[in-house]
Amino acid sequence: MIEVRELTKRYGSEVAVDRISFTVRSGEVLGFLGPNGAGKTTTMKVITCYLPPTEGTVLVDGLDVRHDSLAIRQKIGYLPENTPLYPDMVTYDYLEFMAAMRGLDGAARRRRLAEVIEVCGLGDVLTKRIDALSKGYRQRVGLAQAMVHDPPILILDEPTSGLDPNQIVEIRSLIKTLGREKTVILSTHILPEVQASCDRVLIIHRGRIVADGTPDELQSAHGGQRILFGVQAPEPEVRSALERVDGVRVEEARTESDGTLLLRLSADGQKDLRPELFRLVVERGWTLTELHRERVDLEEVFRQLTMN
Ligand SMILES: Nc1ncnc2c1ncn2[C@@H]1O[C@H](COP(=O)(O)OP(=O)(O)OP(=O)(O)O)[C@@H](O)[C@H]1O
Repeated sequence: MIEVRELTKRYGSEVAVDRISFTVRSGEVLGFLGPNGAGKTTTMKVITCYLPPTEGTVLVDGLDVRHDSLAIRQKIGYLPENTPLYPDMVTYDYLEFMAAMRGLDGAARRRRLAEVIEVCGLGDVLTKRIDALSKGYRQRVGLAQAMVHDPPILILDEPTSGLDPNQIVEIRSLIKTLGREKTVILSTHILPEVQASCDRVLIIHRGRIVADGTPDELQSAHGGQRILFGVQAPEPEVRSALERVDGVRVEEARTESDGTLLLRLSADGQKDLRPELFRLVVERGWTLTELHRERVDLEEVFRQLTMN
């Protein structure tokens, strides 16, 4: 549905996006993740035809952003980072105006307005001025205007930024509902957002893609595991035995007041090392007091990939 090939975007001499390639399949909800200044907004602006690419190709449903801007805009609903609304307009009038701008009129316009008002939960605020709405409602109005022409693709730039925790939950569940019918690209630097809403994640850093996969795949490929291992045994003996367990590193060791040795171990990959550690304890006749495994979460994967 969307194909980005070797896209580069420069602002003067500054390279904001550097030869990135990815595709978004129809019906997919893709999370576009990256620290501030990574190039997320720039990429979205090129896909939505607000900015031309410096180099490379972007195809939307087979149409090229360089040549088919109008046709592409009809297929895309865009919610920019700072939703541009007309603050002194009443909600319904604003949505009606946006629908008219999109070429809808008569019964079709009324029907479509009723649908987006229902989906976005705007029934209670239709007669209120936009500047009197809470940020969460303004964001819903932004989503409603992005969807008014019923585009198959939605591009949402940081849709929950500045919202309170309740509003965040509401907007996320709205995005999930929309994702059942539409192809969605969602940019964010909030990790739970990606885990809550996205089928697939692209991590972008300094204008380049550093990871591409499902949240689970990224955790498996780039994460590892941590094991909390507590035994009653002499530390040198434990350390030397652990050296023979493949892939395990001792990150931290301390002895508790009751003589228990508490070790924080790390290991690459996802193979569960607990059975092996348990066998070691039995073989050596040590007393086991703790054996707990944690997967490295997406947050840590993100930090590792975007640290420098
Ligand atoms: N209009 C512009 N003129 C010059 N440089 C720009 C312009 N817009 C963005 N940049 C630069 O391009 C780089 C990428 O910015 P972009 O806004 O795409 O990142 P982002 O990932 O969306 O960041 P954020 O999460 O902060 O919105 C940054 O270094 C930014 O300063």
